[in-house]
Amino acid sequence: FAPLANTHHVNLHQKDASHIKVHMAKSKSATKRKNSSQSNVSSLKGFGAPSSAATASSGVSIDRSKSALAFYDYIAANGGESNLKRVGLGEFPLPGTDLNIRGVVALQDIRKGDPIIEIPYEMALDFGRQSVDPTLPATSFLQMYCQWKSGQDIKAGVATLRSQYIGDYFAMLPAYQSVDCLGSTDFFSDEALEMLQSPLVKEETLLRRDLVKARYERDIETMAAMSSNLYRWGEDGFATFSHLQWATWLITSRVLTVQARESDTGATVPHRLFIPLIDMCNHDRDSPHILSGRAEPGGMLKVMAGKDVQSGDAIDISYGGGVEGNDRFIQDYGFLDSGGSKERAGGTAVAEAYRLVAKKLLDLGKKTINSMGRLSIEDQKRSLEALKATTISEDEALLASDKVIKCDERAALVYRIGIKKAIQELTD
Ligand SMILES: C[S@@+](CC[C@H](N)C(=O)[O-])C[C@H]1O[C@@H](n2cnc3c(N)ncnc32)[C@H](O)[C@@H]1O
Repeated sequence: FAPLANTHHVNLHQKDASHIKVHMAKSKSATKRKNSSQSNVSSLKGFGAPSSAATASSGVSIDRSKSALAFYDYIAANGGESNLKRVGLGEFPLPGTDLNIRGVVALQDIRKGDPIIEIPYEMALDFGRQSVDPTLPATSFLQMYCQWKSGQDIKAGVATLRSQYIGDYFAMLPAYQSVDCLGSTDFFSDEALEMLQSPLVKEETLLRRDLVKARYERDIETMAAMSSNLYRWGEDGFATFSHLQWATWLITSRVLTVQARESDTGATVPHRLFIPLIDMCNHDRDSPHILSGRAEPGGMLKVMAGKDVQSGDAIDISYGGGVEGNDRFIQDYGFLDSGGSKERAGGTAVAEAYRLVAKKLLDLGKKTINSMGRLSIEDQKRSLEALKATTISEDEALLASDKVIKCDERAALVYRIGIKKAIQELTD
């Protein structure tokens, strides 16, 4: 296969990468469905040789829809068959809502220290070296996705198998305008952005929109005008700015950051990868499972059991290295972390994901420097000031009323209440 037709590189076969540690940056998209609408999910035995008792005992339904079965086949055909005895895709109730979320479920007991998921490096989409700009890998991804959607060969990478089957993976990704992505501030209305009472989140969101716009105009519009086959979307249309926004959200919510050693310099650099199946693990801040592996041809990217796993358990991982707060979660992943499994079991009043943001605003907790680092005094001041516009009880009354019904506005309210409660707890 030829390299991509423009300047974006997606290394589907990372020839010069050597040892890699999966660091894990985060996690991803929720295929949120109403509990009542599970038409394509049945409570059958899982793929492979699952114990039906286990799936029944946890009440998790295994996804055996046509697209899921095609995806399992894709995994098996590319060297990942052993996974299918251990795990499948399931629908889990999302705490505190009437929604379900797709995730990975164990189909058998797995001992601490054993692999839960092992994906050959060749199955990953390696978007190359990490940078702060997610729009570049998003553009590469969108090009491949458009090629697949319009029935063309994917002109990237070297593996025939992948080009034949990667659509079975793409078909499992949260679709354009699906409910999953709409939770991200990228898709918030101006009113909802204001309601966050968080000038820094609002400014970063607007900056990202500008980045997407500039990237769209520079790389997609011009390329689409030059070649009618690039970025084709639908019968006679082309990918729009809004499609690139969706692709950018897929990047920020799904890539795993994997350390790669460059063969020429020997330097270790972070790469961004989509790793099928591993990218379907949801977030649990308290998950002990460990991501590791090699990003070299023949290597495996793995989720290793950090504790004994029982058949029927959700296989979650901790996004953001455990140091990111809900300011990142609402922007990058489109959900609010209301507490890890241990936190919830312990009945904590304020989730750690809010506390982390509050500590940043109050300039506490300097030991846990996260991706935003320390804030300037000015940014701290204006952030704290903005939150004073309303009190916690006013916000809670508003949330309980039927005055705010739009999802983005409700999420903004929940976010600001969480931050205010965390600030209150830390300053009392
Ligand atoms: C890497 S994907 C994980 C798999 C995803 N659920 C799927 O079906 O493709 C990350 C996305 O999953 C969803 N997600 C993951 N963990 C979640 C959680 N604890 N609560 C709510 N949504 C979550 C969010 O939409 C997030 O952007």
